[in-house]
Amino acid sequence: MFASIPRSLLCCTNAIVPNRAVALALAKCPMFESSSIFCREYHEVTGSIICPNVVRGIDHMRDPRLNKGLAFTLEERQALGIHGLLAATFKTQEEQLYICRISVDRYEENLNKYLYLVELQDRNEKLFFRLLAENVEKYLPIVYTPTVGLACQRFGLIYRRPRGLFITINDKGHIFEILKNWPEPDVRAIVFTDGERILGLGDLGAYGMGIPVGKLSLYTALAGIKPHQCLPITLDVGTDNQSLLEDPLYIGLRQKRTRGKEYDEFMDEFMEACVMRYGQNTLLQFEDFALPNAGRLLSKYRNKYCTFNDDIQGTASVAVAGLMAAVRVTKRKLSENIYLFLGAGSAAGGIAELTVSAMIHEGLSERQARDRVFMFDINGLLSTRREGGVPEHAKAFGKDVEPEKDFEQCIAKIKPSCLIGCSTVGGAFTPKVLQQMAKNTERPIIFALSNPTSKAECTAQAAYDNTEGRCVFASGSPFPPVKFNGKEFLTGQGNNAYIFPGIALGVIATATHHIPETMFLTAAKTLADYVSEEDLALGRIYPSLAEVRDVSLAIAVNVAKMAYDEGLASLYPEPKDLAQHVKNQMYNFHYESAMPVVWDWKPAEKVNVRPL
Ligand SMILES: NC(=O)C1=CN([C@@H]2O[C@H](COP(=O)(O)OP(=O)(O)OC[C@H]3O[C@@H](n4cnc5c(N)ncnc54)[C@H](OP(=O)(O)O)[C@@H]3O)[C@@H](O)[C@H]2O)C=CC1
Ligand SMILES: CC(=O)C(=O)O
Ligand SMILES: [Mg+2]
Repeated sequence: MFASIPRSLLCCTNAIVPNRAVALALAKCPMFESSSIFCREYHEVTGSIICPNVVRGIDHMRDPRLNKGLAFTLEERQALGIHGLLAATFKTQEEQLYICRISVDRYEENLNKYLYLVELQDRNEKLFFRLLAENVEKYLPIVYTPTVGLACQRFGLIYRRPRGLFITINDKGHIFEILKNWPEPDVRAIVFTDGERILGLGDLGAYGMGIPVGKLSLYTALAGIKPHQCLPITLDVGTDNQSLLEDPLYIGLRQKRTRGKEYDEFMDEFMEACVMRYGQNTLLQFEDFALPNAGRLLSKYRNKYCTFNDDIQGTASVAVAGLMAAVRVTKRKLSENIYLFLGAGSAAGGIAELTVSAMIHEGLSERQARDRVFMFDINGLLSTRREGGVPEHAKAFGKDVEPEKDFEQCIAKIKPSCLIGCSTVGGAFTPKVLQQMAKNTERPIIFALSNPTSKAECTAQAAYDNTEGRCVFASGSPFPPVKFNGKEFLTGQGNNAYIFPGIALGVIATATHHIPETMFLTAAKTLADYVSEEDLALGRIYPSLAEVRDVSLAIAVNVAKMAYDEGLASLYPEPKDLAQHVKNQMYNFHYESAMPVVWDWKPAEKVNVRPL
């Protein structure tokens, strides 16, 4: 019935419509979503849709979705009954952004900057997201790695206004009821963690909540997914971190982690409850689960739910994109590299598998591709001859070679051309390791992907200094520009933030019900195509973060195409112009009028909305 509903109408609090039938239909239409206002009535006399719970007075200003601060016009102030509650000045959103930038800059400590931004999000959502979206390079390191890691470590101290849901093991049997307590009915994406492997910082239990909150703020800032469609969740099953159990500030369950059958039942119930509450297409993103659960749960749920594990698949995609772009510098195809991973966990496993797929695309057999990938974990090279053998999760990359426990020796023996760090061990790429990489090949690829910065296997500067400036470098957390031989280089951030927002937008926009591995290869190719000659000349194999929103949109459109090509989308009929359709779904960072809107209603030709 409604092919196109004007944006102004979607966002207004009152709307003038032609008749009751239209009003009722609109009230049920999920596209007609005004901030936190859901319940609507048609007013016969005025012909308007009245939102009985329209927030007026001071409560309108206290709602971060609706608040505009000094940007409320005089008319709005009068209509909303907030005249006099604000200083006399009127400011534009641009003027407010300027003040925000100055305010953040005044703080010297990054944690204080983080707190300012959290407070801004709680006060004025549009201002927060526009600030972040328009200044990604500047604020990504605050709301995301590395500062978010520090925020998680201090979560007990900085915990003020809760955001998201905490579901504990004690809620087993009642998870659906807890989900019902979340006030938003139209959730499309849930990012959740059980806090056991927060970045490279280990088990932070309920303090890990900073991660799903941070990831979801990137859903909106980098891909325009509407904030009310995003739900961060911490699954609190206890913690095995003794210092947290003894921390008087700790906010989670003060007990050891539940494992085994009870944990699995809890996870099963959680996944089912999400779908029961929000629908089969709800995107469920696993984040920062520890190795014993990450891969196992992905295999268990990937064909049953619309789900992915960002640490495995998102990371794989961004790393493979980097490898694809690096081909233009090294002049070696992916299938011509020898890969050595430091760390053989979730991230390493994911990257290795997707790299194998990419090498198969280049013409290698699976065996030939796997033979080019070596891994080294805490017990040394993954050799089938080593004591204890190769761990089950990395069996596919075990090699029938002499065991080797010395990493530097290993590099000299295997002579990798590409070294990928996913070990959580800061500084593990020592000068000797890097120098050996420079001996192995003319243009060695060095990825120090562990987060946060303190866990990076080496700094960007160390990589350049120890390879005579010949390396192709990327890191999970950002590094300042490198100075080498009087020239300045900007190295790229090999972080899944380039991938997961775009994948999520494409999936949500098409109501895709499953996310196949090939989508991550598509995303990788899309990202690699965005890397310009200028980027490469500057030293980076990723586009600048200033472009990440364009990248997310391009990934979303390609993912959406793939969803239709492979029969994974459940939004029908397929939109004629997919790119425009995806754009239409995106959040508007700019303020919109709170005044009633008169809608010039025309009957539509087609139904094009998700059924309730
Ligand atoms: N840049 C990005 O976008 C992303 C970065 N990451 C980062 O990658 C890191 C790893 O994450 P993830 O794979 O999920 O973690 P896992 O815990 O799954 O894997 C860590 C791996 O490192 C190994 N390891 C630990 N200590 C050593 C050591 N001293 N020497 C060699 N290997 C060691 C572990 O071996 P063992 O199991 O035997 O202890 C394990 O194989 C984290 O720091 C995370 O922040 C993760 C996702 C995305
Ligand atoms: C980036 C990310 O997902 C991680 O470090 O875990
Ligand atoms: Mg992660």
